[in-house]
Amino acid sequence: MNNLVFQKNRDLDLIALGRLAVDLNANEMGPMEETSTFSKYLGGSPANICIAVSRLGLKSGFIGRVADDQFGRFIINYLKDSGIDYSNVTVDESGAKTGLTFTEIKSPTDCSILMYRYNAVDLKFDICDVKEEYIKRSKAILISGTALAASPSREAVFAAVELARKHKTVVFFDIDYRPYTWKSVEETAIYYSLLAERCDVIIGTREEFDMLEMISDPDNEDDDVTANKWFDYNAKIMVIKHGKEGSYAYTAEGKKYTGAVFPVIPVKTFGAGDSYAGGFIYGLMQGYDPGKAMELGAASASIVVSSHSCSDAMPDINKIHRFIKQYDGEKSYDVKNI
Ligand SMILES: Nc1ncnc2c1ncn2[C@@H]1O[C@H](COP(=O)(O)OP(=O)(O)OP(=O)(O)O)[C@@H](O)[C@H]1O
Ligand SMILES: O=C(O)C[C@@H](O)[C@H](O)C(=O)CO
Repeated sequence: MNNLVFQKNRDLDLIALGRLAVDLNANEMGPMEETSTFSKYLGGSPANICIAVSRLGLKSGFIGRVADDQFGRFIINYLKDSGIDYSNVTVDESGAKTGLTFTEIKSPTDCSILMYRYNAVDLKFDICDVKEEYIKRSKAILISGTALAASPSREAVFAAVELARKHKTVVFFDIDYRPYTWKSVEETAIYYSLLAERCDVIIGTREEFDMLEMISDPDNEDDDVTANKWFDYNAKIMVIKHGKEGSYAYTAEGKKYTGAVFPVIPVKTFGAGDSYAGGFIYGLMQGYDPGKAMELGAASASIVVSSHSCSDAMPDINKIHRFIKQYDGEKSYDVKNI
């Protein structure tokens, strides 16, 4: 059990908002100056998470914009083929372009991403694209932080969150800090904090929370302090991720969970956060406690970092259970009152 209340009689489980993009992952290992071919996958952190929960069996939708070009059509077709409702994905006519993420795999543990986001179409979705009738159809919405980086996307996100709260739709906030999209870290901290105050579940790395708290509590690096700060607002569950060291989840009722980790030899390091979020959200929406949900997230992350792609590699629930079984069955996760 967990402390989230998902409304019944909703035909969608999760609506994700914001970035629909394209990943172009290098096929050769080494510096991108020397690689020559790339594999194309659906990309964009909220899109990856939406794919993840859909592949796990949740009914999902998306609010966002795509470019009126081949990449836009690729994205729409991918959502359609994945069974994701795309009725609220708008084809933008402004000439804005699909965000591209080129990924460099110098070694399995030394990877970096190069983002082309000039005039990115995902930041063009606006308040008119956010329909109250659509939001009220869903048990939860997912906000990915980069959507706060510029207007009109920024205002659209705040409008969606207000409509979600009005209809008791749970709000998940995956911080997903991507520096190249923002003017300054101070601006980021302000908008992320304003949003975090309104969300039910906040997921981020230690570094992302450090950035988020840089104005209000610049010296804090303590996870327990961070978690308790947001329970003073609307948060019910907080998750703080620490890479392959694992993660911690906290509940407003004072429980702290130490997440399982499934060590693997990675193909590439990125994609862990989106796959972890997908498994975690799925677990909470099944009614599991945060520890069990974290286990699904961690297993999903290990599977995805062992793969070349992010979206394509998102596992179904059977694959996750088979994977966990390799590690001598259910991983125990530590839980204690703090
Ligand atoms: N190399 C790894 N091996 C096994 N599990 C991992 C690895 N990296 C991450 N994980 C799992 O995935 C979770 C999320 O990863 P991380 O903390 O790196 O988030 P992130 O920085 O948002 O990910 P990303 O690199 O995709 O942006 C971790 O808490 C851990 O459970
Ligand atoms: O969020 C992005 O635009 C990049 C992702 O699509 C990419 O798969 C990644 O970096 C996941 O962590």
